Amino acid sequence: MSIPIIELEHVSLGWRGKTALRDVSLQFHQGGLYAIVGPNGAGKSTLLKALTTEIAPLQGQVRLGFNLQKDLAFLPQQADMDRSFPITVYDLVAMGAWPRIGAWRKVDSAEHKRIQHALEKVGLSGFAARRIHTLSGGQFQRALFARMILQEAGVILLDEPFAAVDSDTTQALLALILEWHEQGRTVIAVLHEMEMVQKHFPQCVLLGGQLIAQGLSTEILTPENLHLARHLCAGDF
Ligand SMILES: Nc1ncnc2c1ncn2[C@@H]1O[C@H](COP(=O)(O)OP(=O)(O)OP(=O)(O)O)[C@@H](O)[C@H]1O
Repeated sequence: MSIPIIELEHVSLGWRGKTALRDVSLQFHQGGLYAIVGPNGAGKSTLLKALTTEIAPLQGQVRLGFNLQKDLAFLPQQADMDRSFPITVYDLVAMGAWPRIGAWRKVDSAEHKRIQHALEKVGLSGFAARRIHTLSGGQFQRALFARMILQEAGVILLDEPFAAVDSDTTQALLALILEWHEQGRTVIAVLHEMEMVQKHFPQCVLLGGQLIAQGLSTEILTPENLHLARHLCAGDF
């Protein structure tokens, strides 16, 4: 875990000229399993959007040591996703292969097998022909994880992957995240589930409109640090 794959140097981020996250310097290392935590409005999603380059820093530098097109998988918050378009679960999952096979090319039999395997893995074997707007929130999240299986990205960014999913789905998706980590991928997830962070996410970044602490989850999630984060951005976890 020694090569920094993402580096932020004195980065400030914001929206319409208003700063949401001030002067953050930190590194994410290749193969690390990171949780980003903090109260509502702390700047967690804003940070992820800077890592995808959806937003540019107001100040400072973000350095990415991977290929954005081929090696990044990003799961936005479900609330930010439009799923009214009439595609099937199969097509959604197949999109994960696009960086490899090219958009709109028909999948070959090897890709077809991989799609079926991914659907099995997330417990959606019988759902291939379903239109995505007919899925529950948890089923849709499972389908998005199946798409990420197809992507085979080295860097995986997840924004609140367990929001609005039941405990069975949470366990299934957590198992996949842990598997990706074991395979040596870098996983960075915005999470509100503090017990899960303490138990399963070795590394943690605590935000509160600025960087409050970064390091081992077991060490930095102290009552004092959590209080400071709450105090600085007047939000709740
Ligand atoms: N698209 C946007 N346009 C304008 N302001 C935004 C936008 N997205 C976020 N903000 C503002 O940036 C600040 C940080 O928001 P962000 O969504 O990053 O917080 P968060 O830590 O992810 O919170 P939550 O846990 O509630 O999702 C907030 O003040 C928010 O209002």
